[in-house]
Amino acid sequence: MAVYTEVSDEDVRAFVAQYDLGDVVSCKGIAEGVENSNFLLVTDKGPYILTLYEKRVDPADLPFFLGLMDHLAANGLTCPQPVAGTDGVALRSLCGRPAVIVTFLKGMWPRRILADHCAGLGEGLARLHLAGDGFTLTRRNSLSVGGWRPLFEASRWRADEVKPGLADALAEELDYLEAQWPQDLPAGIIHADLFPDNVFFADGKLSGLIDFYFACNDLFAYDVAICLNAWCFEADGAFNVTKARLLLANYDRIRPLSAAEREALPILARGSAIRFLLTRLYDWLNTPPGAMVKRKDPLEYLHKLRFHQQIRHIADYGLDRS
Ligand SMILES: Nc1ncnc2c1ncn2[C@@H]1O[C@H](COP(=O)(O)OP(=O)(O)OP(=O)(O)O)[C@@H](O)[C@H]1O
Ligand SMILES: N[C@@H](CCO)C(=O)O
Repeated sequence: MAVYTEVSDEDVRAFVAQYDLGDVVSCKGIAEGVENSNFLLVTDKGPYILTLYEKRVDPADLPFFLGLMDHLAANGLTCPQPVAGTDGVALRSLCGRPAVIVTFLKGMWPRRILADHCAGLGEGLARLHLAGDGFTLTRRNSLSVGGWRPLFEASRWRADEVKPGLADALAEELDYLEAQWPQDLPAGIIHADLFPDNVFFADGKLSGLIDFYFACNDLFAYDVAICLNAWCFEADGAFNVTKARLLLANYDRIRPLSAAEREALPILARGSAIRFLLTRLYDWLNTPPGAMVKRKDPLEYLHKLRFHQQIRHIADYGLDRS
C-alpha cells in the first residue's frame, strides 16, 4: 500500500480550493506504489492524482521532476502534467508534505507482460529519450555506479542473512563494474525506473508513462538495460529473447543504438541488476516488521545479474552488432 500520510476530508477540500478544479467529489488512497502517498482525487472537473512526497524524495529535486513532466508533455509524450493553482503555483504543501495534483492518465499497466507490450515499450522509451532533449534542468543519477558502493556498505554486514555469500558476490561485482563502467555513451534525460507498473496501455497500445521520480541525466542505453531487466524475464527466471528483441528493435527504430551502445549492453544490464538488487536489499533489511509496504525480492535481481554475467554476444539479447 502506499498511503503513508493520512489526509482528512477537510484538508483535501481546503487544498483543492486553491485550484480552479471545482468541488471535491471524492478522494481515495491508492494502494499501489511504494514511494509516495497517492490519492485518486475526483473533482467537478474530472479525475486527478494527488501525490504527497514521502521520505525518499528530496524536495530540492521536485522542480526538476515537475518541470520535466511539463517539458515531456510539451514535446509530445503522454505523461502526467502538474496542475497549477489559481496563483500559478503547482508545488504546494499538504499535511506537512510537499504535494502536487497531476493530470490523470487513461489506461492500465500490464499485469501479464506480452511480447507486444515490449514492442510498445521500446518505441515509448526511445520517444521519451528524444522528448527530453532541450530540458534545461539537470539531475545527477545518485543510483548509478558512484552510488552503489555506499548503498552496498549500508547492507554489507547483513547481506548474508538474505543469502550466504551474497556480500562477497556483491563486492566482487562492484569492483568489476567500477573499473569497467562505460563513460562516453550518448546521454540525456532517462526515466531510470520504467518498470511495468509505470507504463500504461489502452487497447493494446502504449498510452502513457508515469512516475518520473527517479528521472535524471544518465546514459540512454542504461535506461534500455533497466527495461531489459524489468520486462524480459519470465516469472520462472527465464530470459525471453523474443521480448528483448522486440524491445530493442522498436527502440532502435526510433532512436538508433550505436555500435558502442550495443557492445555496452551486457555491462549496463549488470549495473542495472545491481542497482535494483542493492535498493531492494536495503529495503529488505530495513523495513520494520508490520510496515504496510510490500518488500520486493532482492534475489530476483541476483538471478538477473548472474544471467548477464554469462552473456558473451549481444546476439543473446536478440540484437545485431551494428
Ligand atoms: N497520473 C496518473 N494517472 C493515473 N493513475 C496514476 C497516475 N499516477 C499514479 N497513478 C496510479 O497510482 C499508482 C502508484 O503511482 P506511482 O507508481 O507513481 O507510485 P509511487 O509510490 O511513487 O511509485 P513506485 O512505487 O512505482 O516508485 C500507479 O500504479 C497508478 O495506478
Ligand atoms: N521499481 C523498483 C521499486 C520502485 O522504485 C523495484 O522494482 O525495485
